[in-house]
Amino acid sequence: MKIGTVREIKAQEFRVGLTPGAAQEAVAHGHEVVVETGAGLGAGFADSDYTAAGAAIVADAKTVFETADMIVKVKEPQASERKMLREEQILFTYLHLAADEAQARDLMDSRATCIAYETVTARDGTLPLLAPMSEVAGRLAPQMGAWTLQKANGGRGVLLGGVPGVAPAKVVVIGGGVVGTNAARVAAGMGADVTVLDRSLPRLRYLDDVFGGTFRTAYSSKAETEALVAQADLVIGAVLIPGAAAPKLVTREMLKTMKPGAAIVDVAIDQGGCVETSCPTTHDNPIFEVEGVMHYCVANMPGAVARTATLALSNATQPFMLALADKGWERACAEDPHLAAGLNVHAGEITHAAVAEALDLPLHETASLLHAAE
Ligand SMILES: NC(=O)C1=CN([C@@H]2O[C@H](COP(=O)(O)OP(=O)(O)OC[C@H]3O[C@@H](n4cnc5c(N)ncnc54)[C@H](O)[C@@H]3O)[C@@H](O)[C@H]2O)C=CC1
Ligand SMILES: CC(=O)C(=O)O
Ligand SMILES: [Mg+2]
Repeated sequence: MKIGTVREIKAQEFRVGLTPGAAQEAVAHGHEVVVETGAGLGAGFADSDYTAAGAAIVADAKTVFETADMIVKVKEPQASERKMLREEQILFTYLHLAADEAQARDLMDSRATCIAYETVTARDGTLPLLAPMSEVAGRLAPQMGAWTLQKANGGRGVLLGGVPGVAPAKVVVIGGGVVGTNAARVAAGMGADVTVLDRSLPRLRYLDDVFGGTFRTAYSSKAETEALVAQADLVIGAVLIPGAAAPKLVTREMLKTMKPGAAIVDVAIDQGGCVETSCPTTHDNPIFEVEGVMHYCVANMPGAVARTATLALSNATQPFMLALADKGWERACAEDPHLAAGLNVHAGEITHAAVAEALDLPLHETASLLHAAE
């Protein structure tokens, strides 16, 4: 198979879909790899690193899209990239379609087979291709929240850790999964007073067992959320219902009860955000104010630490990328239901139930495709 990767063109996105190490593995498996010139530079990989790994460098994205059987990327394809996708081509990347109907319709029009990192599953029900970026975004969230709270950025001028004699900031993390746990750990490590809300009792038990002395847990009811948000200096949104649009757990009415200059980092923004007033921002212009509360809603936070994030993402995607290349998508998905859970669009139809439901589009059952492929 010919595997291609391109330079990411989303604003301030410096990650790359294939590292030279992953390219080398693909070549060792007998595949060809084509890389757009400069694709790895933002993550610290030169073209010469890719040629040393056995890949070919080409002049532009158009050549990669024209020649590759599978495109491996990081972010959802932008409008200009969607026009270059072809029928029978595999696209393997983050898609986040539940909150992006325009993209979903373009991917359907392309008739390509689109496998979303964020809905590939693991045996224990976790999301192995989302987890590494959730670890990164979770650890970044208190850092970005601390910055947003600074006076010059419109924040209330509160230091997360406080100082002797002055209380630390109150941080409320909504969702205690991978993003939430990493965010809570780092915020607590910075000295903040942290509470994590989740609606899963087993998850709250786990967090209490492991981090009981480090941060508190609370059940995510409306009343508890209202009370904690009203007192918070920083709210971190970290909920997920896989494939679906995020539930709006913080309403505009709740913002009116918050302290002026309090901050929200809505990490769940790539699934539409869990705060009613959130809308996606970019690293170029990351914050805005609503009802006196500063919002940070960057949908590709790990792009800020492109090298760490690229290496972490590649560690996770590589085995799936190799399975797709070695076996073709039909056999790879037929043999691995967890990879098959990543199928979001195929031959003009939505193939993921939560995406179909979120966008109110018809669902084509994956099982029928894989059965046909056996
Ligand atoms: N903005 C960015 O750059 C990035 C965003 N993300 C996003 O962050 C979000 C969280 O991802 P993960 O932590 O990996 O997911 P996860 O599945 O590990 O955790 C989600 C948690 O939310 C909880 N939850 C669900 N409904 C809830 C409710 N009503 N109240 C409280 N908790 C609730 C679940 O029980 C679970 O513990 C996702 O939308 C993901 O796409 C992830 C990485 C980067
Ligand atoms: C998960 C995701 O959307 C990102 O890393 O950008
Ligand atoms: Mg994202």
